[in-house]
Amino acid sequence: MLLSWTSSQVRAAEEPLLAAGVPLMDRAAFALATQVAALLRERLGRVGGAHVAILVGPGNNGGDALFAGAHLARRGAAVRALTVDERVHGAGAAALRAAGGRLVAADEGAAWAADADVVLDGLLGIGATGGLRGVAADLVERLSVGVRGLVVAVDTPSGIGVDDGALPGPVLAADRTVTFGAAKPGLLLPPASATVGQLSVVDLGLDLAGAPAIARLDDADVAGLWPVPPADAHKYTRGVLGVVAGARRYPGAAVLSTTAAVLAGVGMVRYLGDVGDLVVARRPEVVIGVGRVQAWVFGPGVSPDDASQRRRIEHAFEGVRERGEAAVCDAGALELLPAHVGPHVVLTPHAGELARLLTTRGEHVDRAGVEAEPLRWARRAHELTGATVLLKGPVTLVVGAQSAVYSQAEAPSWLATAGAGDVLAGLLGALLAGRADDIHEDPSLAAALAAAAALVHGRAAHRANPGGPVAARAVAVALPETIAALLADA
Ligand SMILES: NC(=O)C1=CN([C@@H]2O[C@H](COP(=O)(O)OP(=O)(O)OC[C@H]3O[C@@H](n4cnc5c(N)ncnc54)[C@H](OP(=O)(O)O)[C@@H]3O)[C@@H](O)[C@H]2O)[C@@H](O)CC1
Ligand SMILES: Nc1ncnc2c1ncn2[C@@H]1O[C@H](COP(=O)(O)OP(=O)(O)O)[C@@H](O)[C@H]1O
Ligand SMILES: [K+]
Repeated sequence: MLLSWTSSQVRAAEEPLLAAGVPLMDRAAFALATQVAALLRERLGRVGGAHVAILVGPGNNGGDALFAGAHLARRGAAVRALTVDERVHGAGAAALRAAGGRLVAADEGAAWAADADVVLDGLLGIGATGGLRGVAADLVERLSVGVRGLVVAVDTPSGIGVDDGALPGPVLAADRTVTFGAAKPGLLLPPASATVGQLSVVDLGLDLAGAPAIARLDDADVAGLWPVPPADAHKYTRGVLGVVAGARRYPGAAVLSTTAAVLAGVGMVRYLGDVGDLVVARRPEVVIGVGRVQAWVFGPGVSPDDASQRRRIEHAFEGVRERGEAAVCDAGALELLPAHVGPHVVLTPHAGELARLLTTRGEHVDRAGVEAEPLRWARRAHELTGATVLLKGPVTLVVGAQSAVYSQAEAPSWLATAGAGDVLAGLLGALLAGRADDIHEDPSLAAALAAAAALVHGRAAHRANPGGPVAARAVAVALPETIAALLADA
């Protein structure tokens, strides 16, 4: 699991080590230089003679970059440091000069940086207050037009909202971010997370206290959460999922959500709705009609003005309230959500649907507003409804009970295709049904399961056709192998 910690948590953890004389900056800079050297060898076959540009801000972030530049210069790289402020980390600048590197003013070095093999962005790290300003902002705007080489961000892409993932000003998008001590929330949160590239965390031996801000599950975590049937399982102990989905107008959503549930592995799927014939023709495993269930999927392909589906969902919500059955509330069912539910109900809106839901509950926000501050609005929806909220998008965020926040970024952009959300709803429903007893005991588990579903959804999209287009049905079809691979590697 990748955990992230706020800048103040990281600073508090650094303090005792710095007081004890532990050379944290040396460690950070050495690890950074090692990674950059490996990149250069990969790209050019050598470090010697490579052109390395360093963007140097006034604080310790600039210091890290300068010391790393000194290491690279000692290995024969041509290093130029572009300064944006009169203040420059003194020891770092001296080290770079001693190693044969040069310090130049930003406007003097910008063209050289645009053509360098690697650009190290050390303008700002966890000391950022607001977006980049002044000369630093001008330099980044100029380089954002295009640089030839790889951009490596030092600790964070400079100028992101380190704790909230905001983009308050220009940011040079990185190919890699080498972060120190621990990941920071802004590296995992949209919209800033889109500027991070590949993330690596350098262990500085920090003893981080308090709860981590944001978590990202990995494959092993998901394998640990998966309801693997014990040897004596039967279909009812594995969980029965009720699916209220689809309509004559949107029959596909019923097929996709039930298919995903069956292929994700559940004891039984019961379908309620008007297109049962089609569902059974496509998925003969599905049982039509009412009966006991452990969990529900409501809403794919349901319009709230469809009186019969509306009745079924409202009736089923009584079971959710009275018996604590877990539920996925998607698409059309979001408008039928009772005033307040518990975290065993997982809402799965995209940004537009979340904006609509919040608007009906008195908030003034539109789709663009949600996309600009997705964590803020997902949190607000959790507060207002009591539900676990899974907000779909390029990065999927989950906000659940007990301050749980997950950020999953496995999905390839090819997954942005009609019906992909229906597959996610069915897959998540299967997980909730399979762990219904555990959710009953601890409803906050629903958030981890929702994050697990997002990870598997993204992995299945990739497995269906690595690097190319995928249809939603293909994502569902890839689920059994995706899950087996996760379990085998665990
Ligand atoms: N502690 C340690 O030992 C370790 C720390 N480490 C490293 O230190 C980094 C944190 O260093 P830091 O605290 O010096 O802050 P940093 O990110 O360089 O920025 C502060 C400077 O930027 C300025 N500034 C602020 N906002 C601005 C803006 N919007 N636009 C323009 N300028 C702005 C601000 O100016 P001021 O506001 O004072 O005028 C101030 O001078 C951390 O990310 C990691 O890389 C690692 O080596 C591990 C060990
Ligand atoms: N740019 C993107 N990159 C990766 N995944 C995406 C992107 N855009 C959307 N997704 C994912 O694709 C799915 C789309 O779901 P949704 O919008 O509900 O589609 P539908 O309602 O047609 O089924 C979600 O799981 C979402 O997280
Ligand atoms: K930086």
